[in-house]
Amino acid sequence: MDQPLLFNAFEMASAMHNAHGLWKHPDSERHRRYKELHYWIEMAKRLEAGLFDAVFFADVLGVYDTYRQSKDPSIRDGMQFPLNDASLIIPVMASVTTHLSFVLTASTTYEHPFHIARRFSTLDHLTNGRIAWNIVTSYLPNAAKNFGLERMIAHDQRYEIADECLEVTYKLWEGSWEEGAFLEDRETGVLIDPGKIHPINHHGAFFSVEGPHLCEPSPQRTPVLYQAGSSERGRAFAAKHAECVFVGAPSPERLSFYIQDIRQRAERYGRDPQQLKFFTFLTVIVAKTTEQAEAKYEQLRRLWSTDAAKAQFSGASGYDLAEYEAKPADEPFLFRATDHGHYKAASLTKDATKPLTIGEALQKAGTLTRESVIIGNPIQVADAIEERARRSGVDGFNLTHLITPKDLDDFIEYVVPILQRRGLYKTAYTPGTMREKLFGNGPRLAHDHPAAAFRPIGSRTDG
Ligand SMILES: Cc1cc2nc3c(=O)[nH]c(=O)nc-3n(C[C@H](O)[C@H](O)[C@H](O)COP(=O)(O)O)c2cc1C
Repeated sequence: MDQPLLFNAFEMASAMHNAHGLWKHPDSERHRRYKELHYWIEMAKRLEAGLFDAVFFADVLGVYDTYRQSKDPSIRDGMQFPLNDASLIIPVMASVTTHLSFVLTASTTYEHPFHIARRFSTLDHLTNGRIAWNIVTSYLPNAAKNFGLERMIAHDQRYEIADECLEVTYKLWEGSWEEGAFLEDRETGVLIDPGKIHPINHHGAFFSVEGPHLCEPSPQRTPVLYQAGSSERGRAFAAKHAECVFVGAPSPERLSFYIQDIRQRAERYGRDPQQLKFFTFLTVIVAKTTEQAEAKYEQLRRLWSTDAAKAQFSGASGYDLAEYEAKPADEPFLFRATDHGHYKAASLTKDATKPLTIGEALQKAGTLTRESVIIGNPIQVADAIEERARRSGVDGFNLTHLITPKDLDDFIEYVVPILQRRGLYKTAYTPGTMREKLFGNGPRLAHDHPAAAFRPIGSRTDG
C-alpha cells in the first residue's frame, strides 16, 4: 500500500449503533449522552486528535420492524432508535475542529433534491468544505409509511429515482450559479449579478424543479459523494456517481471482486477508475494483552442482544428471521431478492465463503461472531488490519466502536501509533477541503464525473 489507509468513525445520532445490547456495559456512555451537545463536541475533538479522516453518520427514517413483524425488538435495545438528526450536530462538531470531515446520510427516496441541495451547500459553507453525502435509497418499510406510502417503492425503482435526484442536485450545485456572480459592487449597487444566476428548469419523471439554487457556491459545490450498493443496480449507481464506495462482504477476496467490478463499471462511464476510493467495515476489540482482549470479547458476547442483531439483519435484508427460526436448521439458507437492501442477505448467501444452513445463518446474524471482529493486542490488531487491506485492496475503513467512547480511545491509544509507524495511518492532516484531502486534485468534482456536464459551458474542466 503506497499511502496511509483512511479511517472514518462509523456513527449514528442514536442511542445505540451496531453494538446490539451493549448499552448494558458499565462503560457505555452513548445510550444516555447521545442527546447532549457536549457529548458530540467531545467526540469531535477526540476524533480530530486521533487524526480520523471523518465521522460517518449513518441514518434511517424509520424503525426496524421486520423481525417478528414488530418494532419491539429494536425499541427494547435502542437499536438505531431513538435517533436524532445528525445534520444539526455537524456544524457544532465543525466549530471545534479544523480538519475532521463529516459524512451525512440523506435519502433520495424520501427527501426532495431541492432540500438536499440546500442542506449540503449550507453544511459545505459552515464546515469550510468538509462535508460528504452518503447517498441512500432507504430500505425500511416503516420509513415508507412515515412518508405516506403503503409499502416501499421497489428496490430498482428507488435507484431510478436516485439517479434523477442526483441529476437535479448536480444542476443546482454545478450549473445554477456561475463563478463570480457575487459582485458586492458599491459603485453599480449590485451585490449579486443576476446574469450569472440561472434557473435549472428540470422536468423529469420524478421531479420538476425550476431553480435557481438558493445557495451561493460553497467550497466544494458538490459534497463528496459516498454510496454503498452491492446489488447489480446498486453497483451501477455507485460506478456512475460515487467518489467513495462502501463494500460489505465476509471475505477480503469477495471485497476485492466488488472493488474491481465497480472500478470497471466506472471506467465504462468514462471515469478514471482509480479516482474511486473503497471502504469496508472494521470492528476492533483491542487491549494491552491478548488475554485482556479475549476477556473483553467474552464480556461483550455475554451482553450482546441476539434480538436486536436479528432485528437489524431482518430490516436491512427483508428476511424476517423469525420465519427461519421455525424452519429445519439444516435446510440451506438461500438468497432471494427483496425490496430491502441486498448486501446483508448477500453476505450470508452468495458472498459467503461456503453455503450456509439456516442454523448457521441464524447464528451468524444473531451473535457477535469472531469473524466479524478483530480481537487482540495492539500488534495483532495492526497486523490483521494491514492484511485485510492488502488482500482486499480497500482504501479505508468505517470503524465501528462497540463501547462508546472507550473503544475509540483504545483504538487511538493502542493501534494508531503502530499503524503510523508502518506508514498505514497519517501522522498529520493535509490542508484543504475533504475532497482535496481524499484525492489531492482541488476542491471540485473531477471533470470526468457526470456532474461536470451540468457546469456552465466555459467551466466544465474545473476540478
Ligand atoms: C457501510 C454502509 C453504510 C450504510 N449506511 C446506510 C445508512 O445510513 N442508511 C441507509 O438507509 N442505508 C445504509 N446502507 C445501506 C445501503 O444504502 C444500501 O441500501 C445497501 O448497501 C444495499 O444496497 P443494494 O441493495 O444495492 O445491495 C449502508 C450500507 C453500508 C455497507
